[in-house]
Amino acid sequence: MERVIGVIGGSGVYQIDGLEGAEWVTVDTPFGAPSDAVLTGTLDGVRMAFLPRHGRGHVHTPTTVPYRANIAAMKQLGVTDLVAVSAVGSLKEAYAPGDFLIVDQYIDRTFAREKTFFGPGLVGHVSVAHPVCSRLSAACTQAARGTGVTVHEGGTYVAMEGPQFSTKAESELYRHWGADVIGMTGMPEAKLAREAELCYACVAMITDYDCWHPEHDAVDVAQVVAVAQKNASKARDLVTALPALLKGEAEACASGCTHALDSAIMTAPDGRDAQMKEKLKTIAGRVLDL
Ligand SMILES: CSC[C@H]1O[C@H](OP(=O)(O)O)[C@H](O)[C@@H]1O
Ligand SMILES: Nc1ncnc2[nH]cnc12
Repeated sequence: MERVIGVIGGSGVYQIDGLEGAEWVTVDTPFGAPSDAVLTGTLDGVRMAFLPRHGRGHVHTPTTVPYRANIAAMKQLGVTDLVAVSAVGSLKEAYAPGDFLIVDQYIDRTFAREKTFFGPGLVGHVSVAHPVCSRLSAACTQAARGTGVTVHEGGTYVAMEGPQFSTKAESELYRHWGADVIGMTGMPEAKLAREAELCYACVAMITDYDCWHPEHDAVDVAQVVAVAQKNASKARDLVTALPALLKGEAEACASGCTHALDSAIMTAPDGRDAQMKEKLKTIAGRVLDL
């Protein structure tokens, strides 16, 4: 299968540079329109697809980002490897603003979002015990190190609903839980990527110390934007380095990402809703009796 690298850019990362044959394409999905058109092209001979999570001009709130449509659009474009870039607050002294952290676990505290492609008439349950692809995460670590930023390999991302930042008590609670960074968009994006059998990794760009740090002011947007803009070029350099690291055909993922649906569908074949099956054709067609 041809490898196609998808990138979802977060706050401060609304485009990538250097794509050959760059073109913004409009994609429609059975789950609605994605956040924006998708920038497609090739880099080092590898097809790329870039989507700004909040749309150009930052128009979607963390709650209204069309997560399902975004993942479905990537799947429809043939993406095999999906890298998410996200601005996050740090919950630990050692993780400083300006550093990058490659996420390997999540705590999902979001509550006002569509979190699954499945539904009545077609019920499915995937495992997210290991929510990211270890191979793609390792490539992101290597690419990030090449940009000269300080990179932390592995860490737990708390996904909060937002859009307000945390209270100090919440921030302390998450620290007590042992979480490393906090953001508003990591979930359900990672869960949906797993349902879509995409290899997924998350590059968290640390922009602030949230509000727990006694020697730093509580986070505000100006601070996030200033650090995110400073780091955006590093994030773009990281993305540019990925094709060389991932070159070659996409194979069955050793972490199991590409087979997440093997035993996930609960609804008996004769009980499956025809419309739901049609709707899920791109996401789950591999395991549906279509
Ligand atoms: C601009 S501050 C809060 C905002 O930034 C992060 O977005 P993203 O993950 O898309 O980089 C955070 O999750 C909030 O949505
Ligand atoms: N402190 C913080 N909390 C939630 N989302 C963020 N995005 C960037 N910094 C954040």
